[in-house]
Amino acid sequence: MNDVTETVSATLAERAKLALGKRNLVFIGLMGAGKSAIGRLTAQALGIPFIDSDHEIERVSRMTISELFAAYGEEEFRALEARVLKRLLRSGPRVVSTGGGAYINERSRRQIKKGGVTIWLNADLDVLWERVNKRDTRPLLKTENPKQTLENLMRARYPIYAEADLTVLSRDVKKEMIVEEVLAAIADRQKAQSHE
Ligand SMILES: Nc1ncnc2c1ncn2[C@@H]1O[C@H](COP(=O)(O)OP(=O)(O)OP(=O)(O)O)[C@@H](O)[C@H]1O
Ligand SMILES: O=C(O)C1=C[C@@H](O)[C@@H](O)[C@H](O)C1
Ligand SMILES: [Mg+2]
Repeated sequence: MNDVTETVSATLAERAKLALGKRNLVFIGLMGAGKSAIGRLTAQALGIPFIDSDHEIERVSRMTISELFAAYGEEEFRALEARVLKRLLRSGPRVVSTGGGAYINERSRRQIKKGGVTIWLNADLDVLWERVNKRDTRPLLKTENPKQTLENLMRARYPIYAEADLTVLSRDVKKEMIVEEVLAAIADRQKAQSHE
């Protein structure tokens, strides 16, 4: 793939960077929404560090997410996730992509809201399913009917993700286009706030 800085408007990226200031930009949303992929490209465009909380959890525990779920269960995983997020959000600006369930956990949600500007990558079931059914690394989808599980998670979680400061619709268009929409949402929010 091309370097995102060659394809995304530099002026837009500058405006978004200014609007963000020292705050973190935190991606939230369901598995497959593109938090890791779009988060990484957005950080590149903004010229600030990128961190993915799932990767950080795997690095510090020296276990995969699946191994952590199997060995300690979801509750322990959420506690570890909350501790890692607290540390990652301590200083900014950074782009932090969270695991799909982080914002659903009350403790993590509080930290995320305090720690930065939140952006929800909203996506419909078919888009998510197309993306997640290619890999079986997501423990919550190891069920008899994973598509139905995904739909149930959408129903339960979307009202909570909707509390995000910003929302962008993740769909099957070029990733750079989603990045542009993310940057525009950040820059326009600043504009809207300065007119309040
Ligand atoms: N706009 C897009 N077009 C095509 N593919 C995309 C797009 N956005 C993301 N993808 C792909 O979809 C897959 C899932 O994306 P990604 O891993 O970033 O999701 P995620 O939200 O981080 O999921 P998880 O919560 O499981 O970590 C990846 O293979 C990614 O490259
Ligand atoms: O949606 C979820 O609850 C999860 C999503 C992944 O990112 C991982 O954090 C883990 O598989 C749990
Ligand atoms: Mg991810």
